[in-house]
Amino acid sequence: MPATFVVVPLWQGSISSRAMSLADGAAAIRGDLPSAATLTVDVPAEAGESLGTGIRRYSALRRVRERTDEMLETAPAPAIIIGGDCGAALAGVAHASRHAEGDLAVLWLDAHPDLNTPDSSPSGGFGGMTLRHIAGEGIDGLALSPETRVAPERLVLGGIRAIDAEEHRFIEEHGIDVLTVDDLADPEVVIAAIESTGASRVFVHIDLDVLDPSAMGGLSYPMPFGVHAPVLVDLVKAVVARFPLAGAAIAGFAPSSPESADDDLPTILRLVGALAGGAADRRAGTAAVAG
Ligand SMILES: NC(=[NH2+])NCCC[C@H](N)C(=O)O
Repeated sequence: MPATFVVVPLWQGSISSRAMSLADGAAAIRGDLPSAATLTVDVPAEAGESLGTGIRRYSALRRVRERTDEMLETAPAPAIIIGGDCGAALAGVAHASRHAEGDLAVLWLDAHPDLNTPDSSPSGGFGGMTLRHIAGEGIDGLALSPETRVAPERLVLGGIRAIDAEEHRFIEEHGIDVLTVDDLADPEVVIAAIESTGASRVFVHIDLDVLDPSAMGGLSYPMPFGVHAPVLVDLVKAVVARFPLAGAAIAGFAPSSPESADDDLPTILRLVGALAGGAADRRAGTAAVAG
């Protein structure tokens, strides 16, 4: 049985001038997914209001969260979320956590930790606060509930290259493992970090800006010295061979034009295949082999 894909063309969590190209990116990926296994969340066209939360476009983000929750309610695990901005991962982690009954680690592969609070955020963009809300801190309607939140000690960050002051403080306070781009080349290092959380299942989040900008043109926050695409594909294969995949998200695809989307899609589809292949192998009852 193939994985279920849930396309969330969310852009309201990004404050980039290219935010709306995140919706185009989601649509471009969707065009290559098996339609019978793919659901799409209806994202409102309007930007939305912060309503005093400190999160720009909060009202739209909350509506999309609710719609994604509804769509996931009857979906089997694992669901693979296709963003959109990183905020699209939120409902996916809640769904995975519910199915895993809390026995869940989150591997956050991203150039940014996304651990800001509404107070500490330099931008007000929810994308940069997503993981903090997954840990259960933040604004009502977005922060995960006590039943589904993932404790900071169960977060493993990888490929991070731009950390804000409050994010640094939170990482230090909780002793969160932050793996470098070089670490990601050795799947055993990553697997050991996930094992040390004590959880037996994993949610894999990939913000495409974890990749080196030479590997991907359609990024709204290109950040030098990232991971190379074949290394990331091999890592994902190894991780899903070791841990049952509870869910996943791919976020941050912001192509500047349909033509440039075509250049990046093969890489994105290899990552989708690495995630979905692990899910399918598990369901068939065979242990997937990394490689
Ligand atoms: N998922 C993202 N787009 N992260 C970018 C975050 C940038 C910056 N740290 C912020 O909070 O605004």
